Amino acid sequence: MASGTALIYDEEMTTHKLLWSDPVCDIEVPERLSSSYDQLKRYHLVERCVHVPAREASQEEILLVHSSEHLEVAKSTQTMNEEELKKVSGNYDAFFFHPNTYCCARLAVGATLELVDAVMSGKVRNGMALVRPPGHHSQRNAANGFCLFNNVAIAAEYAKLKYGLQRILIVDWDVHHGQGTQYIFEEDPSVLYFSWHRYEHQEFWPSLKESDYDAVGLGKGKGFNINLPWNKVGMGNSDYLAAFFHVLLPMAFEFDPELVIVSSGYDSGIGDPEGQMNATPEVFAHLTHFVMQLANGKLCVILEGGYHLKSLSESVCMTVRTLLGDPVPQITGEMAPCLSAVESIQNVRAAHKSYWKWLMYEDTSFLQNLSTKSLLLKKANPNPSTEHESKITNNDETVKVERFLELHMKNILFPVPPIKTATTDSRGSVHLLPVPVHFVKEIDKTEIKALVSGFYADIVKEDKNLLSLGSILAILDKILKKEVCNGIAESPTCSVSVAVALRHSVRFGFQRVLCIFVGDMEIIPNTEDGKILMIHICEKEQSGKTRSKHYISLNWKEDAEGNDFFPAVLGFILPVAYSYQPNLTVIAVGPNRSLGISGISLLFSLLQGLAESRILAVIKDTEINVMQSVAKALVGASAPQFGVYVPPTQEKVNKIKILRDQFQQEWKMLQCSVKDGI
Ligand SMILES: NCCCNCCCCCS
Ligand SMILES: [Zn+2]
Repeated sequence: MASGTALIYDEEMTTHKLLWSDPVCDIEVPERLSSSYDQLKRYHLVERCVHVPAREASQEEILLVHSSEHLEVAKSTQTMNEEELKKVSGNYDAFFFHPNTYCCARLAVGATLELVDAVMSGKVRNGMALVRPPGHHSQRNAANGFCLFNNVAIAAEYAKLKYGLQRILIVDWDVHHGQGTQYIFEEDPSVLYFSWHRYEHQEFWPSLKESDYDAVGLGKGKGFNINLPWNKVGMGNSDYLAAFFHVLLPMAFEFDPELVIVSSGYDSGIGDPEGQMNATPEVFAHLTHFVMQLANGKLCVILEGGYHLKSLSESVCMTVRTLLGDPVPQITGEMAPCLSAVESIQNVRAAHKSYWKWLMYEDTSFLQNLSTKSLLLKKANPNPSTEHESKITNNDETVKVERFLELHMKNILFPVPPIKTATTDSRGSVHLLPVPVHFVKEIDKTEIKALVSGFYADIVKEDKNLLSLGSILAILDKILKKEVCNGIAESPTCSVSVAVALRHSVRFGFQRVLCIFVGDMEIIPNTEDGKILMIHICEKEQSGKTRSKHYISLNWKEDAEGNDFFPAVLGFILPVAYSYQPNLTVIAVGPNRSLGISGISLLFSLLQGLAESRILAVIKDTEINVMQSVAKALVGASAPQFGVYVPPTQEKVNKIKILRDQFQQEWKMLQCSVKDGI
């Protein structure tokens, strides 16, 4: 399994610059690249990456997407004087030429293709290319929106041609609609294009009707173009995460791409003059973490926009450290998407209902009145204020955001723990891993006896648990002290071990511990004080215990052939977990588990985005195979195998819907549809 993260940067690409005054284009400055690279160096991230040099793309590579006329125009600008450059620039919407533009644009394409080669050849697992000019607005025959050649579109065509790929996912988290990329692939079912963008009911640039949620693709490409318009500014972390849980990720896992390319624009981040959004840099660590779980981790992140230098460079660093496998920083802000975001999410899900199996049972009865309602909403307040109170006002915003980010990043960043995974020196299963794990000495019997009789006597009845309790508490201590990021232990009686671990964690000051228990759970810990949130995944209802905000039983028996657990994880467990914001996650696999190994590894992989990736795994000692795959997921040895995607049955979709309706007022990240008659 490939490992390592490529970083591609060439300072030649800083020579393209605006030679005259133009208030529209003057934000696309060379310092965007140099300040991002400098910040990567400051965080010692450059030295941890594999350096891959850029190269100039050949003409035939550019012709994979662009017309020869377009190429000729670009080529001809190299020898122009300023007046001629200004004239030819005037033929396009928001583009400027410099004598070096053509060379820089060829480097931007070449860097992108070099990254695709490095990933597809297995030289690295993933990587990022810091390029300019950006690409996602440029079209077959036109430059547009600071873009000359469509770097990402050329990369997708190149990958199809050179590696015979048939399913490529492009995720465009830039705050502008990559209409260029949409036009290029809108009839192509082999390229799934997802873009969210500031739209404001078509008020915001490029103000196209075809940027709305109902542009789903054309001909054979229907269903493979996903537009999520933001109709208000001020969108934040919770809106972005909700869009991933309830739109992008279910599509992406069903599509099952062989390669993921991100049009990684950071003008969707706080402080950006174009986006006017509120999302903070750590959100890009979460977004990156999610797309890393696809395509066996084969991920190419290509820079697009981002015009607030401090916000841009912090967000670039959040992206690269996640690509390197570092723990994902705790997300900040209230975990509740705003009404406008939920409306857009609901609309795009409805628009795609007939193209996706996971949406087959989606309730679209709202369509009758909602469309009029959103028009009413628009008429009601023609200048819609931001849904969220905007943290930063407009004037001298750059300085304010810089100060805000200085403070914000200080309490976000943490020293990366030296070792990723701890385990006790148990049977050989964990030893076989290709990467080092940290073995902790078990707590000796006398010590554990004293501890148990002191605090856990009511839970621990027999001595046979003492040995496994010793190892669990030893690992837990390492995690609590942040000496390791996660740990894995086996136990003959998972319920006892988990109950002790949960009480121990709360005693040691973890205010919110998320516990996911798969299988039969004899002891149900007390969750009244909200310091523990228990999600119990079992085949049938546990007798006597009623559901509550902090005790949710999810009855799920995985389909024999493959993995039908995606809707439960993406549509329910993740939204609840992110709403709760735990500072420790405990995942236990007990007897009679009703999930297959692929469903379990899906849980472990996606839940690493929480609690700064702190996870304690407690696995039934007879489940050797589970132990092995969980250990791989925790050390990040390989992108997890999630098994064959099986679309959910109506019964299972309804199960999720009922749970969502029951808990979406408490756990607001579950919201993905506007309650009728709001
Ligand atoms: N009124 C014209 C505004 C044009 N704005 C272009 C923004 C391009 C962003 C590339 S990511
Ligand atoms: Zn942009």
